[in-house]
Amino acid sequence: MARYVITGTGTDIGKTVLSAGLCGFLGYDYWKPLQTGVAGNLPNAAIGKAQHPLPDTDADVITRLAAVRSYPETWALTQPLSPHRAAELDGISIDPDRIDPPADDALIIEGAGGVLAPVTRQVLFADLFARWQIPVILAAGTGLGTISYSLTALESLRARGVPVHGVAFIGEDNPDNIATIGQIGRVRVLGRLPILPTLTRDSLQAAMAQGFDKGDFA
Ligand SMILES: Nc1ncnc2c1ncn2[C@@H]1O[C@H](COP(=O)(O)OP(=O)(O)OP(=O)(O)O)[C@@H](O)[C@H]1O
Ligand SMILES: C[C@H](N)[C@H](N)CCCCCC(=O)O
Ligand SMILES: [Mg+2]
Repeated sequence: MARYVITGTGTDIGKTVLSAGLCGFLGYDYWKPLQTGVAGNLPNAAIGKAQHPLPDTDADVITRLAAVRSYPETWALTQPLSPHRAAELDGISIDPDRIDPPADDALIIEGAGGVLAPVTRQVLFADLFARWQIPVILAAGTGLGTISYSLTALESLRARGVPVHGVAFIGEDNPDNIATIGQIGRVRVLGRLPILPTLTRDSLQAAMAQGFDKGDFA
């Protein structure tokens, strides 16, 4: 059992779907400390729930795609923006010291956005990961551009002394891009999750079993 942080080369790369896959594959719990883009810290009445059905949080997606336990977000902010800005617009002051991983030794922790997304204007996610010293899995694409995105993310993490467990790829097969990132990045290639035409618990777990090896995780 272990704890892993899932970060990415950017937002929308597939961290949540990968997290759901890993939680189901390994039987781990899930935590998204900072969620933006949902009706969060404002009372639902203030939002007018009837007019604005709440969009899914990442934890909602995890529940749908993996039958695992999710811990509550430390902050759930209304605007679909970078946490530092979403917090300002909600009149919330994020205290990075309050973002403390649960004492659960079978846990997937998802960041927000990419490696250097701001938690506040002074603290980036990579700084938080450095405080935690929990091994990080980088979610990366497989297409054109992913080599630089991935090597840049790895360099940002290593410059802060963040332990890197490996890279998990999301996208269509691209053997040379994947091998090149592993070689130049001196990083473990954990596997690849293709883009699934239908995203269900079963289709996700079938893809995880095909694309990953449990032996690469504690
Ligand atoms: N392997 C996949 N197969 C099919 N759809 C996928 C896959 N991975 C991601 N998606 C879709 O791509 C979109 C972005 O994925 P996801 O929400 O996991 O990104 P993210 O990196 O977690 O984003 P955020 O930075 O907002 O947390 C979603 O609509 C998701 O359903
Ligand atoms: C709203 C989005 N889906 C994510 N939750 C947060 C993305 C943060 C991006 C920060 C940046 O511009 O790099
Ligand atoms: Mg996500």
